[in-house]
Amino acid sequence: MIEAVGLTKRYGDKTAVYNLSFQVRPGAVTGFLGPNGSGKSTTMRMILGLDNPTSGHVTISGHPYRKLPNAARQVGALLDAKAVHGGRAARNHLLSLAQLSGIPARRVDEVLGVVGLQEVARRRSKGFSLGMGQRLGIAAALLGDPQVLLFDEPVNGLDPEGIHWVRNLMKALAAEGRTVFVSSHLMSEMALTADHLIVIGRGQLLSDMSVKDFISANSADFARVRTPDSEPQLREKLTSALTEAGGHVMSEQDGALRVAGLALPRISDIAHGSDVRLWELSPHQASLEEAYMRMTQGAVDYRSTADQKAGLQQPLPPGAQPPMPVPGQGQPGWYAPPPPQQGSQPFPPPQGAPGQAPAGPYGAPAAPGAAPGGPPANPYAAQTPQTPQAPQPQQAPAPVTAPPGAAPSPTPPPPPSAAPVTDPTKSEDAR
Ligand SMILES: Nc1ncnc2c1ncn2[C@@H]1O[C@H](COP(=O)(O)OP(=O)(O)OP(=O)(O)O)[C@@H](O)[C@H]1O
Repeated sequence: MIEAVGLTKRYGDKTAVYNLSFQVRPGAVTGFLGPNGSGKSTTMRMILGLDNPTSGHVTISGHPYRKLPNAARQVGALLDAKAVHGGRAARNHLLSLAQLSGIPARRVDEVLGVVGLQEVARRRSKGFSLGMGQRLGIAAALLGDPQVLLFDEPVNGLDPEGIHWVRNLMKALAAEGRTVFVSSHLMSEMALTADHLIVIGRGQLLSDMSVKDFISANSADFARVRTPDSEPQLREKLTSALTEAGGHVMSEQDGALRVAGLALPRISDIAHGSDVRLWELSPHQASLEEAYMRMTQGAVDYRSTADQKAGLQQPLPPGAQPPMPVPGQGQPGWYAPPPPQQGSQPFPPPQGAPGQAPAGPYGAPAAPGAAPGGPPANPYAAQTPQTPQAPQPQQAPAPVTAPPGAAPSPTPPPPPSAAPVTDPTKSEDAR
């Protein structure tokens, strides 16, 4: 298990990670998500002892990485696939790592087979494609047959077959009881691979829950209802009846209705009571990507100006930052329709995730200045409006009736002798 408690990392004035606490448990693939620059790599580097936290601490199986006995046999990591000596043959690269950690040479050939590089094992890695480099990095991570594995963007550059292979590999490693912590920007891939998600934004914890709960907590479930196309008056009749019953009804482009705030059986009863025939009544839930976008919208630092033109982002006044999302609640009113009001969800969220991060020991970052004796004041607090000014939905369908709810750390020392088997190499400063 990996356990971070109050991790904070500052580079001069820049706070890369702030008061981050979470656990990564064995037997599951835990996805580590966050927008560019949110602090994922910095966190992974602190886990691996390659960067020192400014405050807080992180342990693997109860020990800081540097104090782990025979760390290379216990922890494997892929941080930067390009961090290899390009003039060295792939096999020799792995052999040198194996020798440093007392791993027998036959294991090198084993892992070359696992990642499918046996045919090119004697080729210099500088001629490798991005995907081949990723495979070599994964081979290095697996070398010590470790119980704990960290992968930073492991599918970067892989072809669809390679992505599929990595997905199955991660799942198989977790199924063997290992701890698998993987960062990725590919939401569709994470949805298929991860069991649990840790989401950060601007260095702070935004969410720590299962993929299923994350989607439920950050998306607005709704029902799609279709009345006979040939009888538009039935649609109007149903819209009035549903609205009267407290539902939020929106019109989709194809003529169907999107109904939030009423359970499916209730919609059915109302339709029946109004003598309206239905052609469709189906539950809908957002994808992980939609839920993620909604959750992290306020924590995105780098965004194309084209997003505004495309209506994906409300223009902000010069110098203003979008509001940080509320942990477990995300960004109201963006990308997906706002969630129905509490108590009126059409499809009740899973237990323990009623639109909020679970109340675990490390559920949410401390409110600015709220924790006596806690970490220093939230460096983002000054930039973050207390009351988020939610942008208006841009993508939501048009309402048919009333709108819904009318201290700088020193340069990190070199990795310890029992470095992660992938040789994560350079310090962040040297990049
Ligand atoms: N050595 C360093 N010196 C100064 N700032 C740094 C250093 N390393 C990271 N940062 C800053 O810390 C923040 C977090 O960076 P980090 O690389 O951890 O983010 P990330 O979530 O991994 O980003 P990405 O998804 O783009 O890989 C960024 O603003 C980055 O510029």
